[in-house]
Amino acid sequence: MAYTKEPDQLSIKTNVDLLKERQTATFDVASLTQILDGGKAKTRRRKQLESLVLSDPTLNPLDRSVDRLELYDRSLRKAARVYELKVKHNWSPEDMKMVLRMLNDEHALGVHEVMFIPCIERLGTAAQRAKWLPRAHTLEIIGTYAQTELGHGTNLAGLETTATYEPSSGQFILNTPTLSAMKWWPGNLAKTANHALVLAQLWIAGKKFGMQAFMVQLRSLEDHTLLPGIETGDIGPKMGVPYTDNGYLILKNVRIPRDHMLAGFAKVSADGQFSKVGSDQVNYLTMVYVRAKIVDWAFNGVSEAVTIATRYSAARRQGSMKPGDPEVQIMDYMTQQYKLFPALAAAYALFFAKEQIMKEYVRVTKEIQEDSNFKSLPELHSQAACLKSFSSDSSSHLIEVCRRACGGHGYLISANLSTIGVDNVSVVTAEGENTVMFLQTARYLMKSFAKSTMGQPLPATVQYLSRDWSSYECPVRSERDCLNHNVISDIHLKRASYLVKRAADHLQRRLSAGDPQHVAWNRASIDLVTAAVGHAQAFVVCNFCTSLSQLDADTQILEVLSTLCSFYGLHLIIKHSGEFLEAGSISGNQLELIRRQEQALLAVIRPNAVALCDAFDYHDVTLNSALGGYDGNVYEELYGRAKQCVLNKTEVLPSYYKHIQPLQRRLKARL
Ligand SMILES: CCCCCCCCCCCCCCCCCCCCCCCC(=O)SCCNC(=O)CCNC(=O)[C@H](O)C(C)(C)COP(=O)(O)OP(=O)(O)OC[C@H]1O[C@@H](n2cnc3c(N)ncnc32)[C@H](O)[C@@H]1OP(=O)(O)O
Ligand SMILES: Cc1cc2nc3c(=O)[nH]c(=O)nc-3n(C[C@H](O)[C@H](O)[C@H](O)COP(=O)(O)OP(=O)(O)OC[C@H]3O[C@@H](n4cnc5c(N)ncnc54)[C@H](O)[C@@H]3O)c2cc1C
Repeated sequence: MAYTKEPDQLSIKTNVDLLKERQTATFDVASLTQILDGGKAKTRRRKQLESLVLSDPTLNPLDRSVDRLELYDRSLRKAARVYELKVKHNWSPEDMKMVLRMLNDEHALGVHEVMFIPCIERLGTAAQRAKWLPRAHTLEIIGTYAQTELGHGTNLAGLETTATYEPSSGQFILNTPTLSAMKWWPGNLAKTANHALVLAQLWIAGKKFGMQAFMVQLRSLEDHTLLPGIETGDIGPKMGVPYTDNGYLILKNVRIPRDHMLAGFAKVSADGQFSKVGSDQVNYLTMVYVRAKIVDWAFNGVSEAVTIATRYSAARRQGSMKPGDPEVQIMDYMTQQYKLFPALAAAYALFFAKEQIMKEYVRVTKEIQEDSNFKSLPELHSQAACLKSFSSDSSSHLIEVCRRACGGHGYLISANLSTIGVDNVSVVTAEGENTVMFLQTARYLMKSFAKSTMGQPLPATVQYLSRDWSSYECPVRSERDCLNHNVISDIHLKRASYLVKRAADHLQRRLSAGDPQHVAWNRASIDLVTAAVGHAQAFVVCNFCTSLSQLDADTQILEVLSTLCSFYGLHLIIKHSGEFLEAGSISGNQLELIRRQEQALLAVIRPNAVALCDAFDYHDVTLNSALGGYDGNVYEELYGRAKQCVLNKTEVLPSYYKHIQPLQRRLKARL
């Protein structure tokens, strides 16, 4: 059907792809709008009001400014102080990690610390490391990692920024050829950094050699002004992380010397010959590192949120179970425990997951850097990708559950749950959007599955695909059996194995029907993502179990963590029960036993819930929450913080005299 409505928003510059989509509509949009409005007359009236209200400069909803300058200034002041203390006390990288964690909500120099420096460490030569790292550690050079562009973030092959080698001068010339090639998003780029690692397409003599990292000085080291050919700015306010100056960058014929291309794995000789060691993807090593770090940040986010919500749930009393009885702690409600304890268990599961992925990262980078052995890189990439995605998906969901568990007070900024939540949710997108990352893992799983069918050996994380699951029968016969870690692990592995096979079968069905590989991949991609999620969950659960079996701790601690681990594994089974049943991992009767045991464990966890949170040992200043303080004095804290609110500084605010009083007078005069 033709598009009979001509929306007022349509401008001659409307995107052509969007126009085309509108042309495929099969119904009259204006008629549907009238139905939604409640009739033609109401639509007309709404339109009249729209033209009156939305063009009024005072009422313009675009005016939602926050004081970015103040936030930026405050966090930079803190970052500068951290560096001062770092140098004064000679803090190690491990010390810095702890300090950044305790400062939590202020990462003014986060990208410098977490991406710029690690990128030089991983991709630079010994000479480049010696040249830049000492200066970076003392903040003489402050850097950003400038990869994402306005037009492309995920598809790195689509990046448009160019670095063209000129043999006559021995220089690279960097350019932003189009609007969409503008760097867009890099943290610290807008105002803080004086250097950038710019990820650009290398061109030599008219031939493209793929994405490489180039060290580009952006600002004068004397007065911080921008150098010729460089334009930067802030991309504007975001949902969270307001203290970071995520920026844009336009490069116009910026020249840098040949040794400013990070050359640990790829080189350009003076006469313009390109050579490389290992796979093209080795340039992605910094991303793998940050993805592993994100598992750690997800752990931070959930462990902080659950500490706040659990302490609050112990301190808060509301309602009674039986009329006339005293009010109960809200943690007595089973439904409340069912909000808190999955988050508590997930925090511990993610703790062991981040330990494992970081250990693997260190092992594999050592193999790469010391022996030029790239054998383990695909597995590491696959694991970092799915764990980054699973952990950040989980943390953003669970932090929100914790916030809601605190009722109305959870909505206050002073609870600090909203800030933890919005900051944390950034990492579902940053460093590789989660769906895209799950698809990367799925790619590895499909290859591994194919190898398993050919009887080839598989690396540790996918070895379960080689197991013969056809005769597997879940041994659960009683609620007690559900506590066994080997049983729980096998239930998860069997389901993961089924999901991988199901996705592989879907892919094969499409290919057999004549779809080209890329079409088949897209059509099977929902199943592929499901398989990667199942794989990630199985890994996290099995790793939790294995880590406990190797943990050097007393029996009381092992017992408590073991219960938590069983609960975590069972909870995931209940949440995704359809898949476990479909996989034949468990039967309907076994599902019921698992459900009973899962719920029974709430009472077992309950006596240790606060202590398990206390063990994270967050300082009250780090948690910065009126609800989550160690002493549980919630109401005093809420009232104290409210009193400090800027609106409460004056009994009658100037705004009253400015806006209300004169209006009252004007309205009265009209009567
Ligand atoms: C953000 C604020 C965070 C606040 C959090 C608060 C928590 C508080 C806690 C504590 C405090 C700590 C301090 C915090 C300070 C925070 C500041 C720093 C934050 C930085 C955040 C983010 C920065 C960024 O986002 S940088 C940009 C990241 N960009 C991406 O990730 C791009 C995503 N795209 C890709 O990776 C690729 O293009 C991809 C994988 C989608 C596709 O690759 P490609 O186009 O090459 O093609 P394919 O054909 O699909 O693959 C070819 C081949 O390569 C393999 N491969 C792909 N990637 C990799 C890799 N990385 N490593 C190894 N191998 C790889 C792939 O599997 C294929 O292999 P085959 O064998 O051919 O199958
Ligand atoms: C807080 C924050 C900080 C950041 N910091 C930096 C930084 O310091 N440096 C830097 O370079 N960048 C940074 N980024 C950018 C970030 O890396 C990208 O936003 C991210 O990689 C996602 O890319 P995109 O924005 O292009 O999303 P898109 O790729 O456009 O994603 C949009 C949607 O398309 C889907 N999609 C895209 N491709 C595929 C596919 N192949 N298959 C299926 N679905 C697909 C995605 O799943 C998603 O739903 C930051 C981003 C954020 C939010």
